[in-house]
Order: sequence, then C-alpha cells, then structure tokens
Amino acid sequence: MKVTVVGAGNVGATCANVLASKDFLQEIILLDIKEGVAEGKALDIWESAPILHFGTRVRGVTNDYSQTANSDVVVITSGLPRKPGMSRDDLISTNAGIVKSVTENIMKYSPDAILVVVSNPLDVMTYCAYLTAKVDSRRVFGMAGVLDTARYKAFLAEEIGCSPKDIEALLLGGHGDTMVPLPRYTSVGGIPVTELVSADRLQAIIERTQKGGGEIVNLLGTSAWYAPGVAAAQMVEAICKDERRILPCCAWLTGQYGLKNIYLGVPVVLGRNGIEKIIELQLNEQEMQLVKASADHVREVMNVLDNMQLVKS
Ligand SMILES: NC(=O)c1ccc[n+]([C@@H]2O[C@H](COP(=O)([O-])OP(=O)(O)OC[C@H]3O[C@@H](n4cnc5c(N)ncnc54)[C@H](O)[C@@H]3O)[C@@H](O)[C@H]2O)c1
Ligand SMILES: O=C(O)C[C@H](O)C(=O)O
Repeated sequence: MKVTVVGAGNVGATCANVLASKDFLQEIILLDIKEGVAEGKALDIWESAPILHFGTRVRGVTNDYSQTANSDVVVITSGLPRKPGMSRDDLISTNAGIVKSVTENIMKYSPDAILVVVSNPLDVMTYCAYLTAKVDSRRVFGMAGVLDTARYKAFLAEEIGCSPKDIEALLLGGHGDTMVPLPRYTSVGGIPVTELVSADRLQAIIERTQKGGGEIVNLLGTSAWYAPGVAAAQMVEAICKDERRILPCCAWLTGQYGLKNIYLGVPVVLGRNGIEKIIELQLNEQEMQLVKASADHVREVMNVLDNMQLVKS
C-alpha cells in the first residue's frame, strides 16, 4: 500500500518515520512546499532502513503531486503550528487555505484515497478537507482523540504509578480545551479509575489533559510532534491493515449524540474503508452537556470557516 504524508515538518516527518519503521507499507511519499525539506527528511528516514530492518521505500518531493498518485491513505499535516499565547483556532485563516489547496491537489491524483487530517484547528480543518474533497465523510476524518486519550492515559499512569499499557480510556468532543475525558469509561487493569484515583486528583488530570497541547507549546515554543506523529501513524495502520480498531476520531456526525452536520471526536471502528462505524455511547446528562458545550465551540469555528467563503458548504 502507498501512503502520502503532506507536510514534512515535525509531525509529518515523525509520522512517516514511525510508519516506515513498522514495515507494512510498500511506499511512503513525504511532500512539502519548502524546497528540499521533504527530500532531505525522507532520505534520512530511508537511510535508517538497513539499521531498523524495514523495506518501506520513503521518498520526498517538493510540491510534485503527481508523485502521490494512487495513494491509499493521505495524512495532512501541512500548516502552521501555534506559538505560546495562541489558541489552535487562531490558526484558521492561514491553515484553511493550505488544507484546501492540499486537498484539491491530493484528490486530483488519488481520488479514492482516505484522508486523515492533522492540521489545526483540527475539527474545522477536517471539515475544510471534507468540503473540498467532496467525497463520502467516512473517508475524511481527523486525528485528535488518539493523542488526547494517550495524554490522559499517560497522566493517569504517572499518578497511579502503573504501566500506561494497563489503562483503557475514552474521550469525546472537539480538539480543544472543551474536550471531554470520560472517567466512567476509564479503567486500570479492569479496575474502575475512581477506585484508584481520588475525585480531586482525577479532576486535575482531566484539566491537564484538556490543556495538554498548550502545556507542550509553553515548554517548546511550538507544538508537540512525537505523540501526534505516532497517533496519526496508528490510525493509518488501522486503516491499511483493516484492523477494525476502536479509536476516538474526529468524524462527521449525522445525528449521533443528537448532533448532525458537525465534525467531532467520537469512538469509531477504523478499517479499510475508513470509518466503518460510529459508536454511540449511552452518556449521562452531565456527560452529554459537556459534549454539547464542546460541539457548540466547534460549530462556532466551523461558522468562521463558512464565513470565509473559501469552500462551499
Ligand atoms: N491534530 C493534532 O492533534 C495535532 C497535533 C500536533 C500538531 N498539529 C498541527 O499540525 C500542523 C503541523 O504541525 P508541525 O509541528 O508539524 O508544524 P511544522 O511547522 O513543523 O510543519 C508544517 C509543515 O507544513 C509545510 N507546509 C506549509 N504549507 C504547505 C503546503 N501548502 N503544502 C505542503 N506543505 C506545506 C511547512 O513547510 C512545514 O514543513 C499544525 O497545524 C499543528 O497545529 C495537530
Ligand atoms: O496544541 C497544539 O497546538 C498542537 C496539537 O493540537 C496538540 O494537542 O499537541
């Protein structure tokens, strides 16, 4: 199978590197607009193949979309990352134009591809790619929940002093400070998390998760890439291997959770056709209110995109 990663910056290059090292793809194309960047990083990754023992061919190109032809999956990471003091939503005016033009170019050469959007503001950039691609929404979705859930699990593992491997958890909503980690759907080695972590510590972990992206931006001056890159790679693997994994993804809702015509993070079954199924949980009233508040925020930013009249809804 062939995968294209658009944007050879921090997240794109990390995603390509992780995918290559897993050795299940025939070819990865890394594409960037900046001359030499994708070629240089792809060559560097390819030169690690003899050491890591993988056979996936990794090639870099500068804006030459003909090289991406017939990709099975395309990961879109092109766009500006935020700096300290910014919210993800502040990136909309620059990144919407980038995501639109990238999606147009990709669809020209890979009309059957599945698109995994990573650029921020995530939920709205996924909407932008969907409007531009004009394909079934099951083939256009975003990466956020896998990353946000991983952060939630990492913080819990640290608190409990256990392996992150033993934590199962779920998180819903938009990729912003209104995201909704769900303690009722969180367990540690089969034990409900509420039996191991006090209510106030759990609330502190939820709030740290909600601001997890900003924590890294404040430390680095730019946003995270190791966990985001591997999170996107996990989604690509689930699709290409038709694993039918249940992962939280930013998906187009058509009535689920009482919401429609909106991209929002929900658990889905991810397989060879993209989103095979959206899973609807039986939320209690308080959880539903939090999801609705998150959806309200995402809808506000979707309206900003609509008002830009860049792509027709
Ligand atoms: N969804 C998430 O959970 C998540 C996580 C981390 C980062 N992000 C977002 O991903 C994006 C990339 O982050 P990063 O840290 O890799 O940034 P980066 O600056 O390191 O890389 C972005 C790359 O995109 C390239 N680019 C810009 N316009 C392009 C175009 N038209 N065509 C092709 N390439 C183009 C740039 O040249 C650059 O190399 C940002 O918008 C960031 O906010 C999202
Ligand atoms: O926080 C950001 O701006 C990048 C990304 O969305 C993240 O959560 O790490």
